[in-house]
Amino acid sequence: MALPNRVKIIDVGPRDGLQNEKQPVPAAIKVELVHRLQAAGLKDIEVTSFVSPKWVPQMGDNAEVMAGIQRQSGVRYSVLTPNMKGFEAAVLSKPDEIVVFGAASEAFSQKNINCSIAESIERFRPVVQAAVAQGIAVRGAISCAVGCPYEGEIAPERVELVARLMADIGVQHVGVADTIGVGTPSKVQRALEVTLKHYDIDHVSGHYHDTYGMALANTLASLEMGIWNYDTSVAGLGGCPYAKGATGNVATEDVVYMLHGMGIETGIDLDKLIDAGKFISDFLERKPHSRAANALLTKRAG
Ligand SMILES: CC(C)(COP(=O)([O-])OP(=O)([O-])OC[C@H]1O[C@@H](n2cnc3c(N)ncnc32)[C@H](O)[C@@H]1OP(=O)([O-])[O-])[C@@H](O)C(=O)NCCC(=O)NCCSC(=O)C[C@@](C)(O)CC(=O)[O-]
Repeated sequence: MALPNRVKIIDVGPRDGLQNEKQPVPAAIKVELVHRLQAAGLKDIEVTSFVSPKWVPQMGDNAEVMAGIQRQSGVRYSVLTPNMKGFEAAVLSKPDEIVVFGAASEAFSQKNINCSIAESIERFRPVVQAAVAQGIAVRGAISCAVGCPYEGEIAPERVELVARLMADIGVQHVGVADTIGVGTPSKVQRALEVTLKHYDIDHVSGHYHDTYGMALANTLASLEMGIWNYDTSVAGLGGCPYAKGATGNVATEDVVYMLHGMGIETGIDLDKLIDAGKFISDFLERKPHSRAANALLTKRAG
């Protein structure tokens, strides 16, 4: 299949990236990060999650962060909503899109959202209905689509089941997530193939963590299948609180560098993106987890 000539990137750094940080990150810093991402040309930003602050304290300032953003027209701001309680709180912040997040692994579903896969679908059903009724877009995430920290390798049939269940309840778009970054290109392609039985190619995205350094290879393998939507995280921020040892998503800077080098449009200004990554990395007192950003920052410094 021909490679797509443009790619849509959702930067999940403010949510997926920061949710696992031990040190509290003030709402003002999160807002500034969102502002810098939109200034860099990001049109899709996953801002925060409306989950229990007892489970994920870092996201406890969700409403404050949403309220602090000076919204730009044409930018879609998304938030995670695991249940109706989260949806009802989120809707007050007027998100453009909500994300329900399930898993292809029973054990991960229990650890992450405290219910089975079947129960999670029943929790999502009214959330999806309410969102659609209010004109809010609905995305779903299928965690552990390749491997699980508790169950090991995950069969593609498990991914297909969750994709089918999500399609049945009206989730409009799904992300195939390699939560712990164990995937290799052919395994990721198998997870995408089964998802594509239930969603068309415009409504499937890749969400790859880089724990084993495979995320760019997995992105390329997905591009070769025509997948043109990706979740990435500025400065490679992140990890999941319920996937110990997993690192962040593939760095947005690395993906943009690769895509632009291949002549694929993203609409993103790489220099401004690098500035956004440097901003949050400086706050966290570390270097960006992006090879491209560090190389270009070194070059800039002369
Ligand atoms: C899902 C729940 C809430 C279920 O948690 P639960 O304990 O089963 O919920 P419950 O309905 O039994 O309620 C228990 C308490 O939580 C409260 N509660 C209930 N719901 C909410 C809510 N929405 N917001 C705020 N509070 C809530 C509720 O009000 C009650 O409060 P209490 O009476 O004890 O004071 C919990 O398990 C949770 O918050 N888990 C955190 C999940 C999470 O954020 N994980 C990380 C994001 S997923 C991810 O990173 C993966 C992804 C998407 O990036 C893709 C990938 O890479 O895999």
